Amino acid sequence: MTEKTFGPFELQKAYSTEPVPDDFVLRRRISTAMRTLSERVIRAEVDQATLQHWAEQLEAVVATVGEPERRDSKQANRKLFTGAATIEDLYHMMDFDPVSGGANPIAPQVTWVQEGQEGVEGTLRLGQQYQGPPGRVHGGVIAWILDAVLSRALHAAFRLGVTGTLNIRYLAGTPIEDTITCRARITGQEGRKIFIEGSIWHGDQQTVHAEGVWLTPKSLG
Ligand SMILES: CCCCCCCC/C=C\CCCCCCCC(=O)SCCNC(=O)CCNC(=O)[C@H](O)C(C)(C)COP(=O)(O)OP(=O)(O)OC[C@H]1O[C@@H](n2cnc3c(N)ncnc32)[C@H](O)[C@@H]1OP(=O)(O)O
Repeated sequence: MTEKTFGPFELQKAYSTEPVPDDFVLRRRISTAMRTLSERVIRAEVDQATLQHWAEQLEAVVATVGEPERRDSKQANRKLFTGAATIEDLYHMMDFDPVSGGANPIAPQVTWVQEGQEGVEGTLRLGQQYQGPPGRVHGGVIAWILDAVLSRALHAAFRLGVTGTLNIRYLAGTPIEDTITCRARITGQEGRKIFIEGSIWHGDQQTVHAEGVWLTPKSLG
């Protein structure tokens, strides 16, 4: 049996409907454990001996992992554009994303509740490791997440581009350790420039507004 392959317009559907490849089941488990660990060790009130024990155990894990070879991520991209990407290639493109990628240990996990031409919406919860002012999400972390959410709106409309400009207006503190909602949608286009706006909400309160310009690569525009 020949393996199923996908092109750019099938990427999102395949990523959400095809079974998770076996290695990604394990990569996700590793990342979940690492994310949980990051959150739990921050500001942990424990004694010196416990810290010493944790440090040694974690250093042993790092030594076990060593410095493995890495797969060339450009290859998967090229295959996507010729319609030859396998489900494994799709996971290599999507699952290591630094925002919401299940196999990336530093990626805040977003639950996407809406993804389409008209925009995207997701919910997430940021832990202690993302704190800036006490009880609030760090402003740089907010910019990082919104860059990804606005980019997601671009991809959900089957378009490609890089962030040219991203303006963020912090309207109110965004709480850590509580569910927040992020939204984004395309608002316009002028040639290769695509205008996107987004927001973060805590319940009914909007805490952040973002707007930016994405540039479609010259080769595609
Ligand atoms: C079919 C879809 C399927 C979906 C597939 C998804 C698969 C992907 C999966 C997973 C990947 C996830 C990836 C997430 C990515 C997240 C986002 C990022 O992090 S992107 C990285 C950060 N950004 C950069 O690194 C850009 C660096 N800058 C540049 O490369 C250039 O400066 C660039 C391209 C932005 C502009 O360069 P020029 O040479 O193209 O621009 P010129 O031709 O001079 O200008 C064209 C027009 O744009 C304006 N412009 C130029 N730069 C601008 C800027 N920075 N901001 C606003 N406008 C700008 C100019 O004023 C001009 O406008 P006038 O035509 O005159 O009206």
